[in-house]
Amino acid sequence: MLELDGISRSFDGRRVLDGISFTVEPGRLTGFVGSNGAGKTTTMRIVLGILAPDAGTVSWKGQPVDREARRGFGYMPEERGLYPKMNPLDQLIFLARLHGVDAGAARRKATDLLEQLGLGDRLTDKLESLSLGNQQRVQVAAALIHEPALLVLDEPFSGLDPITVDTMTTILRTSAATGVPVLFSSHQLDLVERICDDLVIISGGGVVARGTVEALRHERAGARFRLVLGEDAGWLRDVDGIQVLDVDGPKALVELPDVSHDQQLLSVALNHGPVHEFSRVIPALADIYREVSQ
Ligand SMILES: Nc1ncnc2c1ncn2[C@@H]1O[C@H](COP(=O)(O)OP(=O)(O)OP(=O)(O)O)[C@@H](O)[C@H]1O
Repeated sequence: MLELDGISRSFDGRRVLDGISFTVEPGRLTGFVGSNGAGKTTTMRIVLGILAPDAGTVSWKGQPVDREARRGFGYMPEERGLYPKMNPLDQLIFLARLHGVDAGAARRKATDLLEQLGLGDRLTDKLESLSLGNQQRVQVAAALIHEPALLVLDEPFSGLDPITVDTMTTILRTSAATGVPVLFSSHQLDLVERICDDLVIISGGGVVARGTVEALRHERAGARFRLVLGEDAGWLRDVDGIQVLDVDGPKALVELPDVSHDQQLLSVALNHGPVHEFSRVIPALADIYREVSQ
């Protein structure tokens, strides 16, 4: 497990991270979310040892992370950083060799990995001649070539079409299924909501929400209910003790003083006429994000 505890970092006297703490659990995809400039890349660079924190610790398997542990981490940086004139196969062989893999094994591993990622017919094309999505696959391959114990990816989904998003998701899930903790940043909240197991939201230098997406959504669900009746729902405005937020013909959105009042409201509505829909409104990740990032 990767653990960040009280990480702070300033640039030119301006505090960007102010006591960031969270964990990335084995076998789980952890989405890392925050607005532009919130400090996601800075946090990831600190995990990788590219930047030092001013305060706080990064631990791996319960020990402060050191050079040796970091050699086992896989990182896909935001600025990407492969050689545009080199082909994917040679780049991956080079990276595998840097990790001490012998020449024959490096070639086999690089070929296998690129084939798994659907790039079997592009092995010897220059990187710059590949589409953005295919270049991104090579970037992930570069992070995976040494079979990392931890995977950290800075916006791996940016600029990808829906099919390539699915391929990328499968790649990350396959890694996580082998027990690897996976941390990835993204601005695509619908995608994060769909694929991640755990979520960390940072804002104003700190962690403002963390946990499973389901738990966060349910924790923040208030006593708001949506009704679809058989007739105009305007009469709900005359019911004591409820706040009607919106009425649109037979549809209404109401807020109860407490969630436990739901059955009372349902029976009042049923006494009045047919009820086609009665459901509690559970906020989407985008709503939670807006709420905690203000
Ligand atoms: N080396 C640096 N020198 C000075 N300021 C820096 C440096 N690196 C990051 N910053 C500043 O720290 C803040 C956080 O940047 P960071 O790149 O970590 O944010 P981010 O959450 O990854 O943003 P984005 O979503 O836009 O990629 C920004 O204001 C940035 O300008």
